Amino acid sequence: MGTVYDLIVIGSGPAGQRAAIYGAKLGKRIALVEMREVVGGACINTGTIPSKTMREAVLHLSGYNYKSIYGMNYRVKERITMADLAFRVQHVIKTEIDVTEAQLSRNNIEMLVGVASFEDATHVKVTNTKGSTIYEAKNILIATGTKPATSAKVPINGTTIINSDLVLNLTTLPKTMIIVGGGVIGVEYCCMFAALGVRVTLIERRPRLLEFADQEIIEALSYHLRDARVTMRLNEEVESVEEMADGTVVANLESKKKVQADALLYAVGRQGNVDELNLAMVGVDSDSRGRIPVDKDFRTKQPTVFAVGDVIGFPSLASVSMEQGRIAAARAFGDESIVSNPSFYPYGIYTIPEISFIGKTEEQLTEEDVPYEVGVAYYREIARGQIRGDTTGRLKIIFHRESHALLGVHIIGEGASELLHIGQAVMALGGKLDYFVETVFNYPTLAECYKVAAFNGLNRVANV
Ligand SMILES: NC(=O)c1ccc[n+]([C@@H]2O[C@H](COP(=O)([O-])OP(=O)(O)OC[C@H]3O[C@@H](n4cnc5c(N)ncnc54)[C@H](O)[C@@H]3O)[C@@H](O)[C@H]2O)c1
Repeated sequence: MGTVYDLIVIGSGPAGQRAAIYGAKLGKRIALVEMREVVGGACINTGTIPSKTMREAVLHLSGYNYKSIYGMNYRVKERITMADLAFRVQHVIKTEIDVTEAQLSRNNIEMLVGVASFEDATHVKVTNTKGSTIYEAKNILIATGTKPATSAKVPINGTTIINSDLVLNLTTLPKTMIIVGGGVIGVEYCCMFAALGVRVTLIERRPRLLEFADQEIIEALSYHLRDARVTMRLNEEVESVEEMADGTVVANLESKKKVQADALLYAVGRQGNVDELNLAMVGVDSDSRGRIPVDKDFRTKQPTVFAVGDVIGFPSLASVSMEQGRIAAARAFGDESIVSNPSFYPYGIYTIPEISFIGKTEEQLTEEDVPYEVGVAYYREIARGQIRGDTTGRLKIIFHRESHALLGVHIIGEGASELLHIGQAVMALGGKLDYFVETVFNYPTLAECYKVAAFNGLNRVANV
């Protein structure tokens, strides 16, 4: 009889890696199936890592962070090319792959290269150029992630009409660009291209961008987008896209209007990678977006089959996927000790400037009829904000009007995704607004915003 693994993980993105490593730490025999030549999934190879690296390169080369201090023409490089950006991105991808491979190998995880499909609830077939092999496991975890959603009416050609996997395929920086989709991917790339001087038209079918974020923060972001000469077309739906004879691209809107540009990025959501899995063999379904339903322990309706990460849908964040992977591996081996509270999961949106938040928005609290108050600190009131030249950032704390319990923290500005974790820790440990008043922060730091926002909030409560 062949090897019987304790767990076969399908997909080596953040969710799969964490599940495999956690299982290995429990002393289990783990195999990890990956169909790409390298590990890391969309996160390392086409999504999170490349886009955040590109953002950092854009900020540095365009001198974005220093423009207001050293003059509007401040630029590290006069003509920034796609090759400049790709150079840095490829370097970081490679190092991240090396780090991940070393980690998997240190934990004795067996790598199986090929496309996995179910034979039954405990057997997986792995097919590669050499043929197919069937492997047995007591548990199987699906962590296959997602790919950009497509439309028959949008002919992705990889050069002028692209999706987020193909951004670095652009050989030259277009002068004008249409971005379809005002979700996280669309808005993040919109900020990067606009900072490079591209005239971007952002088309979103809903009345506002990033609907799940706090409205005041999104209004502040919209101000930055306008400042970066982005044209926002909200409440407009793109029906089809055409390539023109002169090499430009036209987006045909449902309202019968047309928008023309040199290039178009199609970012209208993502689709679960389930086509190859043969889910029918285990009686597991997926919805129209390829999302697999799971219970609170990430079990599908087949008890030995789990699913985690982007393939199960919202929130589709690498950070959350890692935690889901760890929990699923624990549950597969009967470990109930890990508890994780999604109320304390943070969001980091790498727009320019960054947005980060945790907890409830004002809109949610109003709907839930919770008595809340808000305290705000603007970076311009904080010495570090002035020193760094970010005078538009703001940090907003939402707290319970009577108990002072923290209900949410919402930040837009430089360092938001790091700064948020102070609020997250205080919230998760049950701290209240008063903690920030009583705490001495390094001076000058952006962290001081917490203290200023807390005083601002307390003043409002006192003045009611
Ligand atoms: N920093 C991060 O946390 C991060 C970064 C990138 C991606 N992600 C995740 O990846 C996933 C995919 O991101 P996404 O931005 O592609 O999807 P999304 O679903 O978040 O946004 C797509 C947007 O496109 C709009 N849209 C759809 N069809 C349209 C049309 N025909 N015309 C105009 N607008 C249209 C939708 O209304 C929606 O706002 C999300 O779950 C996101 O959270 C997260």
